[in-house]
Amino acid sequence: MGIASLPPGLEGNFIEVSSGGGSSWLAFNTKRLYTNAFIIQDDKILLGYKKRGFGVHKYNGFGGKVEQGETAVQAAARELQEEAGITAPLEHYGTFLFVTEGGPDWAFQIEIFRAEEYSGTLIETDEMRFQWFATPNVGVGIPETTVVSAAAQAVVELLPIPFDSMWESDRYWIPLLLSKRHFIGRTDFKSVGETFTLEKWWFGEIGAREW
Ligand SMILES: Nc1ncnc2c1[nH]c(=O)n2[C@H]1C[C@H](O)[C@@H](COP(=O)(O)OP(=O)(O)OP(=O)(O)O)O1
Repeated sequence: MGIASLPPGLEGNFIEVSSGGGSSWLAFNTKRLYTNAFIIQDDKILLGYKKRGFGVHKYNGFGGKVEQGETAVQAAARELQEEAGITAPLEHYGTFLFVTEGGPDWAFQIEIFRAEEYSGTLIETDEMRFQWFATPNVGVGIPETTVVSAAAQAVVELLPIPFDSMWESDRYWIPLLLSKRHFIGRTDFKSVGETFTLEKWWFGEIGAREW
């Protein structure tokens, strides 16, 4: 792996950490901004089970569209409050494009945030049911190595991150987020109704970009 030519829609100086899938990227017209925020503490991560809407029945971070007049971090904070009832000192760690065949002709540009602390009391909302999961000792880009540490199992008895019930590409970038590595990426999916299949992906970490 090394400095690589980036997929269309990405810019900067990044080192490839994971890629795969078919030979060509999907075309898209424009990008729309979304956010996704995670609370990560010691050996655990906070996820939400999506009860309705886009991505229903998947576990994910808390987030949604960036509304007009908002910055991405403001939108991330608002969505975290709306969907989980908490506030947190969010820090930006990644950006990836999500493009779908059979979906809109624009790309979701998803800005990823994390925080280690939060204020307030977690609540279940109409949209999300929160749940803590044990963070694994992961090898970046190698999902099979997701082994939960003995400490995490013994102390908190949490389930491991449910990658099989998340967006298929999450297993390639969540390990980067857990280990505080700034990243960028692109994921192209095929969609048929509410079923999404990962067709092609690329993730890289920071080479020489200011964050
Ligand atoms: N591929 C992939 N991986 C990880 N996360 C996501 C995707 N695709 C996605 O859309 N997402 C994330 C990005 C956002 O956090 C949500 C989608 O936002 P949505 O819930 O539709 O936006 P809201 O503004 O909350 O929607 P409404 O409440 O207005 O319906 O999924």
